[in-house]
Formats: sequence, structure tokens, C-alpha cells
Amino acid sequence: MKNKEVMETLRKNLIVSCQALEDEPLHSSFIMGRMALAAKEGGAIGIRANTVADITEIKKTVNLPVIGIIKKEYPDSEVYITPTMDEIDALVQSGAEIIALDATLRMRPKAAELNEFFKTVKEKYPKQLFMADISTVEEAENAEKLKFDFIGTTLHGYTENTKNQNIADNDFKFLKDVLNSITVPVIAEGKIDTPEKAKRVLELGVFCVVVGGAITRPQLITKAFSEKIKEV
Ligand SMILES: CC(=O)N[C@H](C=O)[C@@H](O)[C@H](O)[C@H](O)COP(=O)(O)O
Repeated sequence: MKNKEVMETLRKNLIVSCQALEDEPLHSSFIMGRMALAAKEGGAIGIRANTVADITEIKKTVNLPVIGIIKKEYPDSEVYITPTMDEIDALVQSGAEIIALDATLRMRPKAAELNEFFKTVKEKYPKQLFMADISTVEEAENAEKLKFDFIGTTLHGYTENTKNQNIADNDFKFLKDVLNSITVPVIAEGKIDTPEKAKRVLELGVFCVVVGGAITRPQLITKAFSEKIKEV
């Protein structure tokens, strides 16, 4: 699929994140492939996935554009979503239409800084689409300057600066601030856990929306039920 086609396909649509880490009950590339198929049957137009193994299985199972990431922890950095060139190289090989990476201003492994790192990435892979996973408006503005193709709110609430914050707070105030600050397509991602929230972020003007756990992490879905009934 050409980049222009990918953009057109995803516009105003739903992407489902199909991820299960090693310590999760559904950890299995086969299962992630079936999750992607279920997502497609339900109307998803794209898939977000972690690891080359999962992406390969998903691409065998459904013909949908993929946002690929590799989550990898390094001892010298808090950055874990596609932190280094090793993960970028592997994702390019996997054929992921879009590669997402941590675009916070935190130090990357081996004391690398985002701006220098991403310049090198773009020089190496000028035709690849990239998504910036950010947590603050400042990071969104920086990612726009770096010429990322998409900016996602993925890490809002997951960094030291933003912990305890939720994208839906104050009728999506953070998201509105991001949308007012940049012109690059914004992808709403992270804790969009109801169909109503997905609709609301599209009304506010995001390019498309990614939903993960609320669709593909049954242990979290179950927890929401089991905790609710305890209120009785
Ligand atoms: C913070 C982080 O590591 N987020 C990850 C990024 O890929 C995934 O674990 C999330 O499931 C994904 O962003 C979708 O979000 P939610 O599952 O809340 O709909």
C-alpha cells in the first residue's frame, strides 16, 4: 500500500491495537493474528502491533495497514517504545506501513537524544511513515518540527510529568490543546475505552483513533466488570 493510500484508508477510522506482552495471558502471535481478524470483522481499518513476530502473523491474517512498534527495555533509559535503530531496522523489514516510536524528550538508550536520532532515522528511511508517541503539547510541537507524519497521544499519562492524567479529563482538554498547537494529523491513543470516547475524539478533529485494551485485553475488560459489581 502506498503512503497516500495508507493516509486515505485511515482517515476518520478505527485502528485496533492487538498487543499482549510476555506476562499477559494472551501472549502469542497466533492469538494476535486472530485478534486482528476479529477487529477487522468488527470494522477496524488498521492494526497497531508489537514485535516483528506479531506483525508478520497479523499481515498473514488480515490485509490492513499496520502501525508497528517494538517494545524493548534498556537499562539506561525509560524509553521503551521503539527506542533505538535496531528496532527501527527490524520494523522496516517487517513491512509495517507506519512505524511508531517514543517521541518524548527523555534520553534514549546510550544517551541518544530524540532530535538527532530521528534525523538519522529519516535519512536512512526517507520513504517510511513515522508516528510520534508523545505525552505533552511541547513534545507534539517538537515532533511536528521533526516532520513526523502522525502524532499520537499514546504516552500521555505514562510519563513522570503526566502520571495520573487521563486523556478524557475535562472533556479531552489535553487533546484539544494538542490539536490547537499543530497541523500534523493527530492520532488519539491511550485509554480510549468506550465507543463514545472514540466518537468524541473524532468530533474534536483527530485524524483517527487507536483503541487497545478495551477491545483486545480481556483481563482488563473482565476487571472493569468485576470491580463494578463490587459496588453493589
Ligand atoms: C503506554 C503504552 O505502552 N502503550 C502501548 C502502546 O503501544 C499499548 O500498551 C497500549 O495498549 C496502546 O497504546 C493502546 O492504548 P489502550 O490500550 O489504553 O487503548
